[in-house]
Amino acid sequence: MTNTTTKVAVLGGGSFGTVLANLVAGNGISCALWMRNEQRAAEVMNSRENAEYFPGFILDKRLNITSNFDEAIEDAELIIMAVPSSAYDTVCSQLEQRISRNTLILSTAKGIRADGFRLMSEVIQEHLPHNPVGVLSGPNLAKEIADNQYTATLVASASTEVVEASQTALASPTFRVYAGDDPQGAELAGALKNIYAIIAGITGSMQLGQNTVSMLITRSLAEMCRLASELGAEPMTFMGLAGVGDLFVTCTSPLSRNYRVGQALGQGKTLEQAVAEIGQTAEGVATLKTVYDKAQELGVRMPLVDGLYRLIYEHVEISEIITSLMTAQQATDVEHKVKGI
Ligand SMILES: NC(=O)C1=CN([C@@H]2O[C@H](COP(=O)(O)OP(=O)(O)OC[C@H]3O[C@@H](n4cnc5c(N)ncnc54)[C@H](O)[C@@H]3O)[C@@H](O)[C@H]2O)C=CC1
Ligand SMILES: O=C(CO)COP(=O)(O)O
Repeated sequence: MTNTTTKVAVLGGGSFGTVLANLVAGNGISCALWMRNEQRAAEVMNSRENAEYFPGFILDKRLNITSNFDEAIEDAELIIMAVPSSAYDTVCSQLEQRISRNTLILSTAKGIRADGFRLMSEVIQEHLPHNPVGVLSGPNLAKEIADNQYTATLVASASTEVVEASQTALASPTFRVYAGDDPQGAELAGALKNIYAIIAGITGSMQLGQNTVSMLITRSLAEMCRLASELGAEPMTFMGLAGVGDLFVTCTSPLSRNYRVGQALGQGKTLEQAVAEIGQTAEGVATLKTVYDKAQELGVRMPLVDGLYRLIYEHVEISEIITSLMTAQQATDVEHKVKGI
């Protein structure tokens, strides 16, 4: 896609899809936002407001909102996937036989499919093996993007076409799009940080100090890097926007749904109550179990993941988990250090 870009389709009309589609339309590029619910799509199209997610946020008048899948993707040069990871198989299979091999795909979901530990780009490639794919990941709270807060993101892909098309479609004076070449690292970082955001929400509800928050973020980063480097990703990706950038924002902001799940857990609510209360996607809940199982399988040390797993699934007291995190045998050799940082 060049500056003569003709059309972009955004699939998924929740919080992230809505703000991304609005950015594209704001750049004067023809954009269709696909929502599966016909009545909702019509309401948003008529009112120019996605009131369920962003009451008062008026959408660009050029944005087309439709529940007609074929209409949305027709002639799109770039398709932006903005449904939760649990919906990727369904939506990708809808794209099969409907798009050309040249259509570029950008994945934005921050999850991992439990079956086979599949990253979202892998799910896309299974359904659409010939299409160039990229991933977008970074500190991107949708509400802040809607509010035009200065924001940066990373688009990582083996395809320069996908990177350039995404930059053309999304970059604006308030939204900066960096290029990366480690999609696996960017995707892993985006998915893993959600687990630590839940833990940060729990500690937030306990009103612990800034030393504690800082320790949590740093230890989280080390764990993420350990698993990712074991899986073949580049540890330095975790020093950038998709790693420490996104980890910081979701571990410190109640705008993060994963953080809010943690806050609710910290207030003594059950996981089911916490998820129901948020009412939106919190990928970290499913990712926790997927990552816990993978770490066990690979023998990767992830004490924070273990701790959250024990809290949620084995109902171990939080005080006991904190004690074990603070008093575990200290490594004195370099074996436990993360390669590359
Ligand atoms: N909201 C945010 O700030 C950010 C979200 N993300 C990621 O974006 C992905 C999407 O999340 P959000 O938009 O935030 O979630 P959301 O909960 O706000 O919206 C999800 C939307 O997807 C729709 N959906 C679910 N299953 C579907 C299906 N089978 N077919 C069509 N539509 C379906 C829902 O109806 C809903 O409108 C997640 O993986 C999230 O981690 C990434 C960066 C920022
Ligand atoms: O990924 C996000 C910000 O970068 C959004 O986080 P939540 O999914 O926890 O709201």
